[in-house]
Amino acid sequence: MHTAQPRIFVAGHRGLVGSAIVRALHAQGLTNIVTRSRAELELTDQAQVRAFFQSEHIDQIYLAAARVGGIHANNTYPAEFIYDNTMVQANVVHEAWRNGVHKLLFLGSSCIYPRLAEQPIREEYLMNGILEPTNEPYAMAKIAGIKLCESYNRQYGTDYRCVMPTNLYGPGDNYHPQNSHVIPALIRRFHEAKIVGAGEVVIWGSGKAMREFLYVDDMAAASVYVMQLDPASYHANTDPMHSHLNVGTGSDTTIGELASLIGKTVGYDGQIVFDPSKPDGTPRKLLDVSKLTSLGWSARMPLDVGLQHAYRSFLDTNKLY
Ligand SMILES: NC(=O)C1=CN([C@@H]2O[C@H](COP(=O)(O)OP(=O)(O)OC[C@H]3O[C@@H](n4cnc5c(N)ncnc54)[C@H](OP(=O)(O)O)[C@@H]3O)[C@@H](O)[C@H]2O)C=CC1
Ligand SMILES: C[C@H]1O[C@H](OP(=O)(O)OP(=O)(O)OC[C@H]2O[C@@H](n3cnc4c(=O)[nH]c(N)nc43)[C@H](O)[C@@H]2O)[C@@H](O)[C@@H](O)C1=O
Repeated sequence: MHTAQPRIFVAGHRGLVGSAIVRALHAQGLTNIVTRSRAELELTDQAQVRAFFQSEHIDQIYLAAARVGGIHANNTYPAEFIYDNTMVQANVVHEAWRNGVHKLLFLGSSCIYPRLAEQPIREEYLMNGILEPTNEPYAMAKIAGIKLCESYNRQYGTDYRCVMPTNLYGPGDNYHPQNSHVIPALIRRFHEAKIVGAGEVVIWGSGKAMREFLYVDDMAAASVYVMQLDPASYHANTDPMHSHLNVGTGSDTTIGELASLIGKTVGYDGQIVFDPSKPDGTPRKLLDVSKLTSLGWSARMPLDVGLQHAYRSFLDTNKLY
């Protein structure tokens, strides 16, 4: 029964974050959830998005649909990353407003911040320096997404909220050998090396870059928490021109340390070597999560335990055991 439950559209429900958000909503007993695969609803197509919102009464939207990928994918397909993400967010935000959807949660990314921002990075550091070249187009789209939400809130009185996730991982990740993020890429590479008995595993870059990693079910919990905050609490802790909230663990690690931890998790005992011909990207992007902490939410999953869950999920999904 869906009596008195808000009708919730989870855009991108088959992805890493979208699928975790559906799990988190179900765990709360919220079952009045609307989903559409990309084949059913192409979000870059304004006419399809308009028809969807005109035919479906929606109360809340989690916008977890986007063109997403790691450093190589961002660096290789910049036009797709800026076009797809700009179109998806513009269509969903505009048609949500046109059809009276009052609440929306937009997922941005930690890569919106300047390449050499002071660490840890506070929300107000947005746009006070040049961006990381390897993912600038994607970052520009995400910054526009924040400004879309803020502008509709200021002009039309909507309650569109923005969260900026750090690097994410966990069940439902993308394991593409080239286009994925570092954790799924290395889980797959270490696993395959273990199976064939390879003597070494190559890690991209110097291994000195630092990253913060948040388990996706923590990200989903944070997304639901922020969406369900009463407006006074959310808007009291953000200002109309910096209305986004960082979401992370507050701690980071070098890629070299991460590689060793993934090798140990997978049970690989060969050599780890680094390929400095591959880009490191941003040297470091540790988020300051004090605003969200003060609002009552903190991450729970430790990286070592989260990696064990992620590896198990990889084995289950790929039926590799
Ligand atoms: N993963 C990470 O480390 C991080 C992710 N984020 C953000 O979190 C959000 C979710 O990312 P994540 O779950 O990792 O991404 P995924 O690639 O795992 O999932 C994205 C989902 O969006 C759908 N989608 C993409 N483009 C379209 C489109 N044009 N029309 C309809 N559906 C579309 C995909 O459908 P299909 O599978 O059919 O293509 C997929 O289900 C994104 O906004 C991303 O920018 C932010 C920081 C870090
Ligand atoms: C998540 C967030 O941030 C993303 O940028 P990123 O953090 O640089 O993404 P990444 O996970 O691909 O790389 C992290 C680090 O890891 C190193 N690295 C080593 N070996 C592999 C490897 O085999 N694959 C990958 N992908 N990286 C590797 C890699 O060289 C880099 O130093 C954006 O694309 C964007 O998606 C965004 O929103």
